[in-house]
Amino acid sequence: MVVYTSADSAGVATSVAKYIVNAQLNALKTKKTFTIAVSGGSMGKVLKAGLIDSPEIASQVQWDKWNVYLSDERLVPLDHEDSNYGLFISLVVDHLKDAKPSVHPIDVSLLTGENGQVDGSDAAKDESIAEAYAKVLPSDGVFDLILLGCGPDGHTCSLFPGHALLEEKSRSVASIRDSPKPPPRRITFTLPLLAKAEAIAFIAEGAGKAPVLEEIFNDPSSKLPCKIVTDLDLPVSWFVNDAALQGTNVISSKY
Ligand SMILES: O=C(O)[C@H](O)[C@@H](O)[C@H](O)[C@H](O)COP(=O)(O)O
Repeated sequence: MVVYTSADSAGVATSVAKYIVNAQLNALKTKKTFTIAVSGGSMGKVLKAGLIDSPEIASQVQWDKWNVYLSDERLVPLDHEDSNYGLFISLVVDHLKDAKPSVHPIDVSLLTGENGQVDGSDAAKDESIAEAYAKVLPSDGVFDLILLGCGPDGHTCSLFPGHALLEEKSRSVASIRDSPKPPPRRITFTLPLLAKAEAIAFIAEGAGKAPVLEEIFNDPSSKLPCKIVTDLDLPVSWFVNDAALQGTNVISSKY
């Protein structure tokens, strides 16, 4: 695990963008596409600032070779304000003038019921959306890069502290119907899928993240989802701003 810190949000966006471009160039040495997963929250804003707004970096991004997936998604229509797909399209893709990435949404034809959401009484329908998403992932399940956020409670993807989904051993994508953070019904990448990635990078900013980062980085006994993912046997990087490290004694470097 490596922690890269920057003074402010602009610095984090530049650092993570350089890291992503490097991962893209490495992947494209041996393959025709770059396979990446993104998350919701503030990530879209960071990606736009780093990969689109900086001309020097923007010129190196080969968007038409990107295959983009969502590491977790809310079970809502794609134009719903809670949709992570919708967020990525509006914050990133809509700002691209020329080449666009292939972005893979959930199969919304499987959404039924009021407001296009699945019938809350039918767990099998939620799981069928997860199964369908697993089928459109790269056939070997290997991502070149998975970008993750970190909730103040230590959740990542839609894997929440103490949740039974942390014990999942076989499914790549699973449904969750009791997310403690709304909306309750979602699908999420699981630990077995995350464990196959070539690399994982977390982005976490702000003083509100300092207590949870202190636990993740300094408490070997922590069972938080972000800590479990950080300890996976693959290159895991954290991109944070100085505020998020306040009060922690983490050794960090500049990317
Ligand atoms: O579905 C969710 O609950 C959010 O998308 C969530 O997983 C997010 O990634 C983290 O809470 C970090 O969010 P920030 O980066 O905005 O702090």
